[in-house]
Amino acid sequence: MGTRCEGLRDSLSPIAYYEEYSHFRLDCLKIDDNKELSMSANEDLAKERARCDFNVSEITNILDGGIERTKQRKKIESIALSNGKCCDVTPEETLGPKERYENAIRKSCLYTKIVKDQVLTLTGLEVLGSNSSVLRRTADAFFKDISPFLLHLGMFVPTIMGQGTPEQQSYWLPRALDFQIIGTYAQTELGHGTFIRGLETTATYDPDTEEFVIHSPRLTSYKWWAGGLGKTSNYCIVVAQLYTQGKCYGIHPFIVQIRDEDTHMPLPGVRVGEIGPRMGFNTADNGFLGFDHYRIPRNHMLMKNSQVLKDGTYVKVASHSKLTYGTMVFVRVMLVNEVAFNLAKAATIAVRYSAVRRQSEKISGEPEPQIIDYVTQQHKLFVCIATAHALQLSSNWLWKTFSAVLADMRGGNTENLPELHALSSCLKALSTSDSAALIEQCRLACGGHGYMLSSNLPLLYSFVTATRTYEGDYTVLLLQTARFLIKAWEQAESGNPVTPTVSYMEEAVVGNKYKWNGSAEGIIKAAYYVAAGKISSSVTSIRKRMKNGKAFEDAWELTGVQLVAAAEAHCRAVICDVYRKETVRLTANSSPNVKTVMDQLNMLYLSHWALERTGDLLRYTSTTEDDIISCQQRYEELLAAIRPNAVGLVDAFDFPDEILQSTLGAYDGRVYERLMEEALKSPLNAEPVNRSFHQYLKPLMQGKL
Ligand SMILES: CCCCCCCCCCCCCCCCCCCCC/C=C/C(=O)SCCNC(=O)CCNC(=O)[C@H](O)C(C)(C)COP(=O)(O)OP(=O)(O)OC[C@H]1O[C@@H](n2cnc3c(N)ncnc32)[C@H](O)[C@@H]1OP(=O)(O)O
Ligand SMILES: Cc1cc2nc3c(=O)[nH]c(=O)nc-3n(C[C@H](O)[C@H](O)[C@H](O)COP(=O)(O)OP(=O)(O)OC[C@H]3O[C@@H](n4cnc5c(N)ncnc54)[C@H](O)[C@@H]3O)c2cc1C
Repeated sequence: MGTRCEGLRDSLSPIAYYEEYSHFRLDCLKIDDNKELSMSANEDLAKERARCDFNVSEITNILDGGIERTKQRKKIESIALSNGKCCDVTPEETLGPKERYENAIRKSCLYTKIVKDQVLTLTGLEVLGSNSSVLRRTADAFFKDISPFLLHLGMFVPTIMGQGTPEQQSYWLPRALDFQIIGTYAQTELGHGTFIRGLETTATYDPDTEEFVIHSPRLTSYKWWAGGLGKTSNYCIVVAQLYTQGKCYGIHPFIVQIRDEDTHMPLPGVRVGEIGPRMGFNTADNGFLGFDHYRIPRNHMLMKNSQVLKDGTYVKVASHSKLTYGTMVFVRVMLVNEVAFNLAKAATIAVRYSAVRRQSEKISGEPEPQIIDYVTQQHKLFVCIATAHALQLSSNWLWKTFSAVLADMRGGNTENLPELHALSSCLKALSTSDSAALIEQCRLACGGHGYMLSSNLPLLYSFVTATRTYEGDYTVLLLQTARFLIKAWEQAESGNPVTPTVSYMEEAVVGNKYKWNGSAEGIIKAAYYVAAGKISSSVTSIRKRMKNGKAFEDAWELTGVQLVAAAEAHCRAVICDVYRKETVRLTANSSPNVKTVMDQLNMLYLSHWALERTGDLLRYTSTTEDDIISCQQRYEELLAAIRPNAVGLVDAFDFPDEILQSTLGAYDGRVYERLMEEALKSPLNAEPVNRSFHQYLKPLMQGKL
């Protein structure tokens, strides 16, 4: 058997090698009768499920948005998962970079075909609307890392929809949706990501040929980062500074073909490639792109918001100057849902593992407890479940707000755009930051095994931590929200009406201190008073600095730390408020035990954040030390109350094992068996002796090196 293992790698391609190797790996390690690898489900998990006192599917339905939506999701999932070919023969993380990418393309094409042939016939174009989150979720059964097609569906198609004229849409969308062309969104450059007015790629209109000349004048103007750009896409949205009739009109989106549709070779004047290994996203071929006086037809400028006529005349169509930023707002809204989903996965893995894992002794000589019975473990994990609920419900609410503002804008009314921008910015910032931190908390809660890639927690973290940066960095987006808050505060001070999400300012500007009461509504009100206090302090600091001679911009910059904290506090209050109201609304007709456990989770979230911000409560409200002590006591009671239902709560997220892709989190709790099964798939286990022994170790050990 040893001989078979040793010669194999040299004679087969890497993928074929792994496929072949997976059939005899157990032989190689001489665990050929599989005796130790029990197939029976873990008993502790079975007991946890038996003691759960609420109807799990009721909560699943609430999170899905109703029983019909659960049925629809399950139907789509079962179509995709029953295909079977989604599974990797060998774990994708053990492949080299090239094979990993090729495997990701293989799986993306397979999934696309399933969606086109089987799901679209079921849902029609609904697949782009309410079912897109189901498709996104189901895609995780195919990819542990990211599909190279994510940017095509996540940004290329939405930009055409949001920024193209009806004629442009009817030309490009059918081709894009049918995957006849694949695109991405190339905005960020080597030199600029945040400050998009500073982008350097130029698009200069030439009326003689009715073309734009796209050019990258220097290294820092090279596009950098776009997902799927390096190898996959043949088209992309390029965001460039528009010049016509000798004048610069700022950044605009263009559809640019970068590769031949038949040979896939980069077109003359286009320089494109992949940017190299990254912390995550390693199957998404993030790329670079430069242009050398590259010509595209005039009508490849996306012209819904502004146009360049044949003679070069620039015409502004849109009623708001920031509508070209629309795709970013859309993706920020989508990301809240995206990270809620990933956090729910991490919580499922860590809670199930914590019910299976036993460690240490609470009382000497007694059986080792399940680690979920340690109150410190409950403290780490239950807030993750609660936050996944808070973000899921906030994301639904944000989506409704987004849709309403979009409908207004279709009728020419952009009045509510600043509030939507402020909300989507801070919710994107906080949801991504919280989720990344809590996914890491889940990993740490799983001890050493959480560090295994096969747990899926490291990959979840590396994916989600990037969401804090892309589509607008955390700090930068909170500063955008702060601009809106400071203006709203000034309006409230002068007695003018303010928009709904900042209406709390009208009461707070008077200067009263809020008296704490430990009810849910009381904690939410206190959170709004903390936000108001921080906004007020920021305003005072800016004014003081200006009084001392600073220009507004300098005073703003010097107050940046306070402004970010104020925007964070505002957003936290909004999430607490929305989470509470939505919980009450959605459980109005639920069974009593579902109502109770959803309320407990909600109270846990509110108490958690009150305790995290005791300094702020003591400073900005009339909360006393005794109030904090009773809040702490309530929090600990909630941990104990939620404990028996913890596994039921994560089961309610209803992730099939294929989507979780975790040795620690599978439904049956066969943690140790799965860890060993995955270990045996490691390429290093394909041969009893690695060739480096003969090449280096043996000579070293025998003093012959
Ligand atoms: C079928 C098989 C396939 C398998 C796959 C399955 C998939 C299933 C399909 C479903 C798809 C689901 C998708 C889900 C997830 C998608 C993930 C996509 C992955 C994305 C990867 C990353 C992409 C990117 O990162 S793209 C690049 C993003 N870049 C940024 O975000 C840059 C950040 N910078 C900015 O936004 C701006 O520059 C800013 C705001 C910081 C400053 O802009 P400015 O012009 O300098 O403005 P400023 O002077 O500061 O302000 C002026 C004024 O304007 C207001 N303002 C600013 N922005 C906006 C705005 N967007 N809207 C409205 N108003 C805005 C600002 O507030 C100021 O107002 P005033 O204060 O009133 O003056
Ligand atoms: C995994 C991944 C995928 C991506 N995919 C795409 C893609 O598909 N298409 C695309 O176009 N782009 C993409 N990006 C790029 C992404 O949008 C940018 O990286 C992001 O917008 C941040 O910009 P930056 O890198 O220039 O950071 P910088 O702006 O340089 O930020 C660096 C630091 O400076 C701080 N800072 C910057 N400006 C200010 C300010 N005004 N006030 C205070 N602090 C400030 C930030 O807070 C941060 O701490 C991707 C990035 C990643 C990581």
